[in-house]
Amino acid sequence: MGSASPKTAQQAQPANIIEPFLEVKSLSVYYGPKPALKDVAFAIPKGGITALIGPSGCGKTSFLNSLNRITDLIPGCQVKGYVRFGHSDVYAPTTDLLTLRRRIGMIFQKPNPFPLSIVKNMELPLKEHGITQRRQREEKIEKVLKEVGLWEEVKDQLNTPAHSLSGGQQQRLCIARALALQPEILLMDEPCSALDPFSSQIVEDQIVELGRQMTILIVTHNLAQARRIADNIALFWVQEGAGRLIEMNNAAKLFNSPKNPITASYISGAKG
Ligand SMILES: Nc1ncnc2c1ncn2[C@@H]1O[C@H](COP(=O)(O)OP(=O)(O)OP(=O)(O)O)[C@@H](O)[C@H]1O
Repeated sequence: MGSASPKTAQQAQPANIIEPFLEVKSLSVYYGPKPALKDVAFAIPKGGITALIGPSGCGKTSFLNSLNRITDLIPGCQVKGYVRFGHSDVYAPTTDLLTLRRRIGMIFQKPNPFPLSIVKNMELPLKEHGITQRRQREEKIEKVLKEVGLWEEVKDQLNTPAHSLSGGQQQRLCIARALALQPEILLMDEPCSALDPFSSQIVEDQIVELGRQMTILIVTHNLAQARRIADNIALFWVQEGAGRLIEMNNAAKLFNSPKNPITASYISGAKG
């Protein structure tokens, strides 16, 4: 598929990063013997939004899941390579997974609130991470629900089931739940694709706002959305039977002057 050599992925990181906040080297993800993703080199600075794009099956979700070791939970899945964020070596044997997943939070395609009340959805992770004082939890819950623009909508119904909220409200609750743990990176796997256009726009605006304060990696199939929100873009593609990172650059540069012919075809809609 395509003419570019997989070796192009080795140069696929944005230029001018002196001290990457998140750095990935020689990353491969296997399901059984089959590689889903091979030899990914990737680096981003702290802050801003990086969109992961590419056709179905090119390894975007596998890449995202490998960053906070959600891949450990998938039977038969094996990750090889190096992932560092901040000063932490993600795959070091000493890595504490609860702490890792607090620092690298995750939002999934389908909103996944617990089958509990709105307030319990917020309280549970805070309790699990050691915030024992009720007053402290209440303050934190109000603060993050305000941050996602949900406080005014739910403050009088905090004890009602989270599943009674609309899809967009549920997704904002899940974002608030992740934010309550003060993650340094937020991984988002198509967070708007299961929402109606109105809710999708609200969540997208929220993501843009968050991208001003923290580091976000977002998988999106929506190129228009990637154009609107991303600072950096990483294009994945299947080559020689495995997903590869084909090109990565500042969003404007990637869209306006793609270096790889596959990128040019993909963003023009001719391929993928
Ligand atoms: N749990 C699994 N077991 C076996 N193979 C898997 C598993 N998860 C993903 N794969 C395979 O790995 C490859 C990459 O899948 P992945 O979901 O990472 O791609 P993707 O780019 O995110 O796709 P999509 O855009 O459709 O979500 C695919 O060939 C897929 O079938």
